[in-house]
Amino acid sequence: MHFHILGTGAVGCHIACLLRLNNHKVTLILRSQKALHDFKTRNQSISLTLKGKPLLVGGFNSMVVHSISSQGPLIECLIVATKAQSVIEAVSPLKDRLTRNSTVLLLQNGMGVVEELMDTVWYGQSHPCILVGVNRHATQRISAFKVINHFGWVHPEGLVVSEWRQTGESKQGFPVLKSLSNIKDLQLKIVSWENLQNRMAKKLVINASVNPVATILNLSNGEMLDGSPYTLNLIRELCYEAYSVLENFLPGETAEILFEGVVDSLRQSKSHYCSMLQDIQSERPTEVDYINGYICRIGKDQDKDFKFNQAMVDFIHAKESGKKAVENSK
Ligand SMILES: NC(=O)C1=CN([C@@H]2O[C@H](COP(=O)(O)OP(=O)(O)OC[C@H]3O[C@@H](n4cnc5c(N)ncnc54)[C@H](OP(=O)(O)O)[C@@H]3O)[C@@H](O)[C@H]2O)C=CC1
Ligand SMILES: CC(C)(CO)C(=O)C(=O)O
Repeated sequence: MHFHILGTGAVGCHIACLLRLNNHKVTLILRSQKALHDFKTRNQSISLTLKGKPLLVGGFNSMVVHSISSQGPLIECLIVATKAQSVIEAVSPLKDRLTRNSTVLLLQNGMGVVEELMDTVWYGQSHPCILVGVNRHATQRISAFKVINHFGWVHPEGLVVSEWRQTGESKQGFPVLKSLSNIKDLQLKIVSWENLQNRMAKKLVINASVNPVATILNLSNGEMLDGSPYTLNLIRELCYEAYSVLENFLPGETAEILFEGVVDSLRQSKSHYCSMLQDIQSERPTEVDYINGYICRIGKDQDKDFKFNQAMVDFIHAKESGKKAVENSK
């Protein structure tokens, strides 16, 4: 099968390598001419550390997103591995190459991405088969086209996927799902849309509770766990508020059980600096609007309290613009 990968950071490079190692044809869709130049100077190869072993994976095709002509051949399967806030901008130029016979797999953290994409790009029109995944593979980008996969290949549910709004089995997405399930290191699990939403909501509660607090305090997950009780109090408030807003997606859960899950995830990732903090440190925009921001939007619709999550959205945006504001005032 021919896969196109849009977004060649940590997740995109990891999945591109696994596909090549399993003999699929893979085309990387790069963001800029500079990225294409960098990729060519590395002989179009990606360095992936998998299970502690360094690998150099080659044999990719590559192209730049804005040079893609609408007249080219159809894209069979597009894997979207950009950050949540870049999905629409990145997918839109490819629309004419994606028909109802194509499959698109979205791998973003947070919630609301698929709805925003469908409302903006394919509103009221025939659209490709849309698959959505919850990705548990923790991958770190060391530099361009050099990534380390820290975790995921032994997890029985490394990548959990469902077809968007599909109640039964995905028929149209079947060939893609079959190819992905043959990749042992991916640990694919296929679930119903309802089940996937439940998993996304649980992950969202963890990210909404942990990420902004770690980012504001500039702490690793372990430093938060073993640090001041005030930090854990704040994390608990965020978790309880997130649960009260997302309750409909979380049948059978309680706020206390979810909080234990949050603490557990801190314990499992003690040396990890969360993705939001890494984005701020690298001066990239964060995904806060799809994490705490999503909780605020649902909270508003349901007339529920969301003040802690709103405060986190405001803090993180203030941090994102902080450097620019100081530079502009000079
Ligand atoms: N890393 C991880 O372990 C996990 C990440 N996730 C989620 O997966 C998603 C991707 O994360 P991650 O790989 O870490 O992010 P990265 O920032 O490492 O990669 C994003 C990539 O998208 C590219 N990009 C941005 N805008 C465009 C555009 N308009 N057109 C084409 N390419 C574009 C970026 O280009 P450039 O190189 O120029 O920045 C970059 O290569 C996020 O939603 C994240 O939350 C989920 C689970 C685990
Ligand atoms: C590890 C975890 C759950 C929180 O830090 C995460 O998903 C992230 O860094 O975004």
